Amino acid sequence: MTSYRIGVAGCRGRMGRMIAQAVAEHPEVALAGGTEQAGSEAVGADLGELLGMGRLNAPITDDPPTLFANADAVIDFTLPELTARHAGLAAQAETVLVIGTTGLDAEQQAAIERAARHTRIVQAPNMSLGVNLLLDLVKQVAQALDPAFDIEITEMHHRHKKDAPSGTALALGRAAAAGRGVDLDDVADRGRDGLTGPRREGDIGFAALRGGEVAGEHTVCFAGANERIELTHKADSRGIFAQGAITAAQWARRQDPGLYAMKDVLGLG
Ligand SMILES: NC(=O)C1=CN([C@@H]2O[C@H](COP(=O)(O)OP(=O)(O)OC[C@H]3O[C@@H](n4cnc5c(N)ncnc54)[C@H](OP(=O)(O)O)[C@@H]3O)[C@@H](O)[C@H]2O)C=CC1
Ligand SMILES: O=C(O)C1=N[C@H](C(=O)O)C[C@H](O)C1
Repeated sequence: MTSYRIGVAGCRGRMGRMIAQAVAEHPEVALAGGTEQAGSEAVGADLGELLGMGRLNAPITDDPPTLFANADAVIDFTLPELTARHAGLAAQAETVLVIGTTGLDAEQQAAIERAARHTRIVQAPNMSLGVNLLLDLVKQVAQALDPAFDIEITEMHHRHKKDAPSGTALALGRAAAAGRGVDLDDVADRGRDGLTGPRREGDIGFAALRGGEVAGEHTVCFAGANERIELTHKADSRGIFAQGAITAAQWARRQDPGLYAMKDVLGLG
């Protein structure tokens, strides 16, 4: 079989660099190249050389259509507006797209759903096995407990993170809301400040901490009158997200066009 060529959008980002390295070291896939912003000094260089791994015939371009034409799959952990554009390119080129970018608005999400009619897209706010297991556990616990248990979701990330609450926190909130048979949009409390009054029964609260270089920590707390259940996931390294993204790209190769989640990739039902 010819090698499966994976390109990396935003290949010099925190995740982009880690994914490119993981692809280059992976025995079953090859690095197709990457994109960077126009004006970046990396444009025109070889991504393998940039990673200190020698020349890999993996050019860095500022022209995303070139990357999509040269790759079987593209992994995209960048910015919402860029990801929405990449989805259109993936649809045109029928390239597999793996989306890790968080913070998309409704219009950007709709662009991804349109593109998935023409190609295979895996989208997940968190590519780790642990968080994807946790989503189901949270749903089960929320289903088992009555709304007298208050649900609060806290997350901590590195100081550079741009969106809040994290995509994972929102997914955990959606899982808890689904367990309770409600819509998250109707019950989400995304930030308290000042004289907010008592907590509204049934709300799902969010709090985002930012600092240092924390890779990602999430806790869902179910707080009753005299007891609390806390479900926590801690990412010790971004490597878990990179490995998950590569697994998703390989899995999507064998699928029909459509929009898939990490639970599909991991066979979690
Ligand atoms: N699903 C998951 O498992 C995970 C998701 N994420 C998400 O991934 C996203 C990225 O996170 P992170 O890597 O920390 O962020 P970074 O800011 O480090 O990476 C984004 C990269 O995109 C580059 N970029 C910006 N504009 C362009 C452009 N026009 N063309 C090509 N590249 C461009 C940036 O370049 P420059 O620096 O020059 O602007 C940067 O290198 C976030 O949404 C985050 O929440 C993160 C971890 C795990
Ligand atoms: O920006 C990050 O770093 C992360 N973002 C994702 C999110 O928003 O949920 C996943 C992970 O927690 C790291």
